[in-house]
Amino acid sequence: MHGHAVALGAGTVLNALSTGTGSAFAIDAETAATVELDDSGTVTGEVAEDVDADTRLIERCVELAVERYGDDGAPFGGSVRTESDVPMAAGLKSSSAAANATVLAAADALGADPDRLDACRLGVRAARDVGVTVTGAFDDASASMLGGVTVTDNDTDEVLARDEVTWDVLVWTPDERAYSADADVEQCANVAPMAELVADLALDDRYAEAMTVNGLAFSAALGFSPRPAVEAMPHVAGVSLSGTGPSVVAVGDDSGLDRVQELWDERSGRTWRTTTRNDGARIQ
Ligand SMILES: Nc1ncnc2c1ncn2[C@@H]1O[C@H](COP(=O)(O)OP(=O)(O)OP(=O)(O)O)[C@@H](O)[C@H]1O
Ligand SMILES: O=C(O)C1=C[C@@H](O)[C@@H](O)[C@H](O)C1
Repeated sequence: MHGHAVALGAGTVLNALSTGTGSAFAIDAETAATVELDDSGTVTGEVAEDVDADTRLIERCVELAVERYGDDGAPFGGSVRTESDVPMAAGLKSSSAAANATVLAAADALGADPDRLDACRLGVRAARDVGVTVTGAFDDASASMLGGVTVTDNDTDEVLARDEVTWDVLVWTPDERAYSADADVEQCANVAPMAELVADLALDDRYAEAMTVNGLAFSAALGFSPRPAVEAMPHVAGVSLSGTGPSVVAVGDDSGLDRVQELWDERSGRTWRTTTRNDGARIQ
């Protein structure tokens, strides 16, 4: 029993670590998952780009998906392998993309085509079970699954708003990695008044301005330099630290992003162009 699916990476509008309200937008970077089910009794995971990666998230996603979408006689056990364009633990929602792709691939192996939000909430449950998230990251997971930009309540896993957006995007991804589970939640709580302002802007469809305020507040709270965002500000509509870092994402017009690319190319790491995606995850 074989299944295959892809889900999207995403950038941040509002980090949910302060207040539980978060917002993210899907980008054109994909994670693919292939699931084979058998009756071996155990699930083993593999990450194509990193043989030493922690595979508990994708293994838990298969277990939960079999429980939910399999019938009583469904085989329990198998393998899952991800292949990803989304760099791991770089702030671009690699965990959400891997979880969404895996849940859909496991459902596909069982012959099911589940409701996308139900599948998304299952991946969030898996992320909570294995401890790779602080709030569950339903903001990131919903953007990755549905496409577009979402604003969510991560305490209740409800979508507060979703919009389709067509933005050009510039991403700077330094070589370092930052795991969400290690983020300084107390420092994030200190910037809650700023997070509330960002939520108001996002719910008023002022996503780009929301991003920029978010970036200043969370760079400070999480100990990242605001300099890459500050040097981009005159040239773009919005720019922010993404997730718990270290990547920085900017949205704007072509010529402004070209100018920022020149500036960010001076930095170590990788600067790359992409676009938003409104189509979300899919079974293939
Ligand atoms: N391609 C992948 N395949 C399997 N598991 C993955 C993959 N990418 C991420 N993960 C899991 O997610 C964990 C990293 O989660 P983390 O939330 O720190 O990163 P992120 O989602 O990229 O960051 P952020 O939430 O700041 O955007 C990894 O340790 C691994 O367990
Ligand atoms: O682990 C989490 O709960 C989160 C991690 C980051 O991606 C944040 O951007 C997101 O809002 C919540």
